[in-house]
Amino acid sequence: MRVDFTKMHGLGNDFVVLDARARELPAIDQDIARALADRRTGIGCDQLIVLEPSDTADFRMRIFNHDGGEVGACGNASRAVALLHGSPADVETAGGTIRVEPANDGASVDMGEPRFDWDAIPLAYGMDTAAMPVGWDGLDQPGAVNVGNPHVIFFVPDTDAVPLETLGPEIENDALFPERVNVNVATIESRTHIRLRVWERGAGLTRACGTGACATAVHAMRRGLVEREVRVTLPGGDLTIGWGEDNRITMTGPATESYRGSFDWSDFA
Ligand SMILES: N[C@@H](CCC[C@H](N)C(=O)O)C(=O)O
Repeated sequence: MRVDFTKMHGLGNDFVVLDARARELPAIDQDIARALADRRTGIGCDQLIVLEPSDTADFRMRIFNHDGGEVGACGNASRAVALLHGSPADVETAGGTIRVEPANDGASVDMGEPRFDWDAIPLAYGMDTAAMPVGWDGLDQPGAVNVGNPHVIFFVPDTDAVPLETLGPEIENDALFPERVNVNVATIESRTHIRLRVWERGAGLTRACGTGACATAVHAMRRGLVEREVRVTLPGGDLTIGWGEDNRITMTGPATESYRGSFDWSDFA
């Protein structure tokens, strides 16, 4: 069976998108997702995105990390999918229903409400998620936020000075995080600007992480360090993140389609 795909990007965070809304695809499992995401032997991407029909929203977006694991949210892919869909839509994800609206070569996304309870992150045991009494090799007192997926956030003087290639996997796999975690290191540049690098669960260092930007901005807002709308600069570019009076997070930024192609399902099954 030949399957069409679209290669898309959100600030250099790249996706292979399969559209199974009109034409059903064989079941996607972790092995196929990992094989398609492989940059040497597959198509290559940080996340595989599968669009399917939904009973509760306009369509459903499934998200598989580079390592094949299925997860609840992907901010950059949400904007890419908005661009592909071409009009405003409610999108069901495993992390909740979000609303996407294409805008100016990208999209604006209502990412829903953040969760701060320790068991909603989830953490292995109870603690204050605004200032956690834990640390790893010089990274101390992080915050944790779930924005459809779990994030831990450290404020540091210089994001480039943090060895995320080694500390990222160590923290991602720490027993404190039973579902593993996305690791964010951020510098508050001003009350309206944050600089951010992210070690993504299941994908490693990426050029940008939309949910990381949302989680980091909301944590900084919760701590009173920034205004309720900020610019977040990642290695791949900038996002604007707002946290409204209605408790909902809005993310705005670019997305692009780079090419379309097709592959034989049997090569990966
Ligand atoms: N790149 C994404 C996040 C993808 C999922 C994440 N790695 C997880 O495991 O939760 C984004 O832009 O948000």
